[in-house]
Amino acid sequence: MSFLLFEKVSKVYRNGVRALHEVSFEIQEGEMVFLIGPTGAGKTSLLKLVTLEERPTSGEIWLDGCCLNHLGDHRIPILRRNLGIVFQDQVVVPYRSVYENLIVPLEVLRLPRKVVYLLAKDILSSLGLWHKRQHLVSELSGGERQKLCIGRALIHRPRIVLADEPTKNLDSETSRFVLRMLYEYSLEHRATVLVATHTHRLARLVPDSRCVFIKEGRIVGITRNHTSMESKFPS
Ligand SMILES: Nc1ncnc2c1ncn2[C@@H]1O[C@H](COP(=O)(O)OP(=O)(O)OP(=O)(O)O)[C@@H](O)[C@H]1O
Repeated sequence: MSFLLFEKVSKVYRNGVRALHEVSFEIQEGEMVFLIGPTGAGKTSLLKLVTLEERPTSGEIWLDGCCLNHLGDHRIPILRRNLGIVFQDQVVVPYRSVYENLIVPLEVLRLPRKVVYLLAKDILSSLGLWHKRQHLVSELSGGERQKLCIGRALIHRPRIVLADEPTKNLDSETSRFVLRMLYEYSLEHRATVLVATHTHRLARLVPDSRCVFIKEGRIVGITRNHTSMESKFPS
């Protein structure tokens, strides 16, 4: 059974803009999929339908056997606990520390402090940011800040990760690092990862991932990448 399923989904905004036209595709559990298209193609609109920031005008969206169309607003916070979200307009609080920003998704889970500490240590160490845990976010470079956003999206071990241009404005080394992090998270936790991006370039680095091409709100092609992680991400 598909983990995420779009069935003839259309989205027309109040101003009349038709962002998505009868979009249909499916993603299996544990799969990494790139949604590739130019500016205005409808990528962010599609991701926002999964987070329920927006609702479809027609069609159905199913996540893990649950039809999101019928999910009441009161259940949205529960849905979001299973989502890791890396969005373009991501809010980090500049005058709070790296550690404080990182653990925000854990606050609602009311985990013991020791568990929070260990989860934070694990992820900040993987990101190479443990030594900066006490630094204010305003003291980080753009790349470090983006790594923090990735860490914050993964710290609560979500089953699905949605990333909108996660490598935007990053150099190629940091871009590879970020993609590798998402890929390894997906492998380790059997998480489903959906990455929206303008370019096919980075998608080709990730083995066994799929590319869904979108243009003017329509799916125009789906391909699979056959690459070896070792050849593309030398450690
Ligand atoms: N809240 C909104 N209200 C009205 N129109 C919107 C809204 N959000 C997006 N749109 C329009 O929907 C279309 C698709 O936009 P969307 O942001 O989904 O594209 P995108 O592929 O993510 O673009 P980019 O790569 O530039 O982020 C565009 O024409 C955009 O202007």
